[in-house]
Amino acid sequence: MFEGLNSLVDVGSSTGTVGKAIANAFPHLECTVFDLPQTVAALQDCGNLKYVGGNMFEQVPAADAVLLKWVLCDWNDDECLKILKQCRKAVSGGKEGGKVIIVDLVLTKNEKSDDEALNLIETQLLFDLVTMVLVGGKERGEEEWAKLFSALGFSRYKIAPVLGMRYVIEVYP
Ligand SMILES: C[S@@+](CC[C@H](N)C(=O)[O-])C[C@H]1O[C@@H](n2cnc3c(N)ncnc32)[C@H](O)[C@@H]1O
Repeated sequence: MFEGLNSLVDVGSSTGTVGKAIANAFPHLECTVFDLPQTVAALQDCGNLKYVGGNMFEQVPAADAVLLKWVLCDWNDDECLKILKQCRKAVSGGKEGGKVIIVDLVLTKNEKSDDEALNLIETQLLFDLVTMVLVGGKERGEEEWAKLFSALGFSRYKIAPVLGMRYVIEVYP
């Protein structure tokens, strides 16, 4: 997933636990932890890791790739379009064309009816409800993700399950 990349911005990274792990694992990668100014103000740059404060609705620092982990589920579709628009801009500068990497839940289609499948769907729907009530966001199925990407003119996406309900979606400008 990080092959061929020279730089990555972890948007909405909080204090950068994931950004730090990626920077350590890939020393050639220039990693930026990007969050609200008050979240990163006291944090010190270190080696290939730097902290940048800002508003993802207004601008995201340019890089080969942008990571959005557990961020978009907190926002409604209009807000996600604004965030993804800035992310698309941020990765569109390079020659090779970058990508946006989303780690989030993808609602499973109700195709099987065994206990395991039903438990998974029930858990996902519970997450959806909690997200809606607590932060006004939502969980999305593949069609809903695809609609957001095509509304912004992204050319294609790849989607893969990684761990339980977590998926990685790689989206290309
Ligand atoms: C649910 S947390 C995700 C944290 C991290 N990505 C993770 O996987 O643990 C969402 C993060 O988005 C940040 N955030 C909220 N609004 C933002 C904005 N307008 N610009 C940049 N970051 C923002 C919050 O400060 C918070 O750290």
